[in-house]
Amino acid sequence: MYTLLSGLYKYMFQKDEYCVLILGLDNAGKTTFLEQTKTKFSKNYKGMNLSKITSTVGLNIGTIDVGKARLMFWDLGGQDELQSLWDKVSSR
Ligand SMILES: Nc1nc2c(ncn2[C@@H]2O[C@H](COP(=O)(O)OP(=O)(O)OP(=O)(O)O)[C@@H](O)[C@H]2O)c(=O)[nH]1
Ligand SMILES: [Mg+2]
Repeated sequence: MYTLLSGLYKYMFQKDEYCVLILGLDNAGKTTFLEQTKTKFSKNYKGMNLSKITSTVGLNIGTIDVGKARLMFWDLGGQDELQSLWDKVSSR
């Protein structure tokens, strides 16, 4: 019975989670893309002023829900010195 109920609960409420890596050279527009996507798909998210976006040091993580899927975007900084991180993150 427990298995049946927990299965039903999962079916109805649990979302499939996907990780999406956004990679590209610096100034390609990755963070701008992520901000625009969050603004479009998250109801309560107002979005930051796009002109205030500065070059990413490290990474930004943004989560949006689309239907039954939850997308977790990883926006990695594209500067030369940060590209060594790409390997480490993508191998996880
Ligand atoms: N014309 C134009 N400019 C854009 C577009 N997308 C982003 N930009 C501009 O490009 C510049 C860099 O954008 P970012 O989103 O910070 O680029 P990034 O890829 O995150 O850069 P890093 O964080 O350094 O890796 C900003 O001045 C943006 O306003 C676009 O679609 N068209
Ligand atoms: Mg960025």
